[in-house]
Amino acid sequence: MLRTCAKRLRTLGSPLGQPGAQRRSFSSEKFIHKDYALPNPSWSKDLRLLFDQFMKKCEDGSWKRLPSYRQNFPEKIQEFQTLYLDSSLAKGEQHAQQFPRSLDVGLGFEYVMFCNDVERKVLCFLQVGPHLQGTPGFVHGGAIATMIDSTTGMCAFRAGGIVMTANLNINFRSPIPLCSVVVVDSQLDKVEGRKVFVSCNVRSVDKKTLHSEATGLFIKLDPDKSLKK
Ligand SMILES: CCCCCCCCCC(=O)SCCNC(=O)CCNC(=O)[C@H](O)C(C)(C)COP(=O)(O)OP(=O)(O)OC[C@H]1O[C@@H](n2cnc3c(N)ncnc32)[C@H](O)[C@@H]1OP(=O)(O)O
Repeated sequence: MLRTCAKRLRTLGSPLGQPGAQRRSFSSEKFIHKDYALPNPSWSKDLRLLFDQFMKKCEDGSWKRLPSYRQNFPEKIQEFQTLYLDSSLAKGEQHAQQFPRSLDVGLGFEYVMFCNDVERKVLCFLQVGPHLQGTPGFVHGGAIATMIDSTTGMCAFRAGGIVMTANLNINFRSPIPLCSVVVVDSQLDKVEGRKVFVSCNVRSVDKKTLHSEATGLFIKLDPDKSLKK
């Protein structure tokens, strides 16, 4: 599995394939808003098949593919700041990137999310790259938590608007092999006032292995309360 992973990355000319290769600078990417939730050469056959399968489901409008960017659009940052922050943008914030998209292509999180707003579900098809290792050969628990947080967070966002994670409870049932593809399946359970409850499981593509189960509590932000920086 790891050998296949390394081979695919060499074709991409990633730092793993070319030791000492330079990372791209922030400035070259600054205002380029590329959609990363689209196939690239690091995607395995499994990820590509799931992508194609769900793109077909999008044709009747029941499912939607969610685009995904490294950086927030400046107007979105401005809107968030105006509504929820009481201080000016911190230095360096113009270089901020979405954490799950911040690793080079193929090395970290390769994923695409699809939502079904009638069923109140968000699915994430995730390929876990070689830089997400925890126990040798397996994915780090924090990396799994990141994608559970992102997927359940997106599910809560679609129901409740701008939210923050207040509680995330994860049971790790079986380790995820590095470079494999898994399905993160999140479901909105209920909304009670500002509280949005979401549950989630992470399974292998063939659904035979349950890797993790989780529940999340998200709180809709209150524009009358500023977040402190
Ligand atoms: C495009 C979008 C895609 C989204 C994907 C991104 C996913 C990533 C999301 C994150 O990782 S966010 C980062 C991690 N989270 C944080 O840093 C949040 C830190 N916590 C806070 O800032 C505040 O605690 C929070 C905004 C969550 C809530 O503060 P508030 O002052 O707005 O709420 P408040 O304390 O008044 O509580 C509102 C209700 O929620 C309940 N509550 C709050 N925190 C709770 C908690 N931890 N457990 C249980 N209940 C909680 C609280 O009891 C109350 O219940 P009642 O209305 O019934 O009285």
